[in-house]
Amino acid sequence: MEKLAIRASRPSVFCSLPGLGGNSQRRRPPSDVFLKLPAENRKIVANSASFHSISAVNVSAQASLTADFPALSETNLKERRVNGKEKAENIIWHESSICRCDRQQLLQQKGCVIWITGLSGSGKSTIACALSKALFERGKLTYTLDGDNVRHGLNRDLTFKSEHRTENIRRIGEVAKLFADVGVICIASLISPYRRDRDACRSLLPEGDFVEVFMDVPLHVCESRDPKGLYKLARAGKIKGFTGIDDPYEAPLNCEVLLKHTGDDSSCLPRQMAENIISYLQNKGYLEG
Ligand SMILES: Nc1ncnc2c1ncn2[C@@H]1O[C@H](COP(=O)(O)OS(=O)(=O)O)[C@@H](OP(=O)(O)O)[C@H]1O
Ligand SMILES: Nc1ncnc2c1ncn2[C@@H]1O[C@H](COP(=O)(O)OP(=O)(O)O)[C@@H](O)[C@H]1O
Repeated sequence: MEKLAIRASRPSVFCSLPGLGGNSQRRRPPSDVFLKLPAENRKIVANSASFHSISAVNVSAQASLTADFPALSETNLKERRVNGKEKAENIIWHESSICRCDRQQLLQQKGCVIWITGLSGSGKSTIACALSKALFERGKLTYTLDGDNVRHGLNRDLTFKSEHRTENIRRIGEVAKLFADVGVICIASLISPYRRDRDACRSLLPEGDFVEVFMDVPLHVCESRDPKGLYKLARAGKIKGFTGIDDPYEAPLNCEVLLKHTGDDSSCLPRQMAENIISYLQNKGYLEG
């Protein structure tokens, strides 16, 4: 058994080819793929012009190899895919010596996710800001993941078609979960128009740690606010697939906090709405260690 080092064009590739012999996965510097192969198979792989097609990056050009490597058969590859993409194997969870409860004790609060959903212009970012400020003043640590902002970085490869929105929400849900694990009160404010996607994020967290806040503001109110002029563009047909205009928004059925637009200025003040969320957190014990 020998090791083959082959340069791959993509960074951080961890190669895993079950059936090719032993533990074929090694952590290596980016752009190197290391394989342990039985000597008799080495030639086939080394001669393959599209080697990294079998290196967990791109499986489309590997058909000719499947005869030699049954582990790469179509059925097997299907089993190794998640959401149509190939899934890494042989990854093992490492426990940390400091646990979530230690961090929560340190911070004197409990990690959770405040998920603010609603139409564009419903006031998600405003309430997220008011909430983080009010909690900060009480000595509580928050971090806000705003849909618009995350789309400038982590999610800059995503558009607004439905499968991209789903991926946007999934990634933000996973990041929010990490923040909650740190012990931080993570405020995620994004339209997140599909119930199924929000429920999927809820299911990532322990019971109670996902607090869904619905900005229940009628479309005509959001449209009259239109701070970015996007509704106007959508009505003019210049933006396609705009939520509430020609793309769906599915309101929550059972959210933890409902912030309903009543038209009454005093109860609809962002600061007052933030206090409603804080009361909820206080009652549930999230503001103590
Ligand atoms: N087609 C379309 N539909 C809805 N919104 C659009 C669209 N194109 C751009 N924008 C702007 O992007 C912001 C929404 O991003 P999100 O990440 O929150 O959306 S989603 O959760 O993936 O649906 C949203 O920000 P907010 O107004 O703060 O909600 C818009 O400013
Ligand atoms: N509670 C509120 N009452 C009145 N206007 C509000 C309220 N919350 C937000 N706004 C205004 O509505 C507009 C959209 O708010 P924003 O927080 O950007 O919404 P979203 O993040 O949902 O798009 C802004 O001009 C903001 O000042």
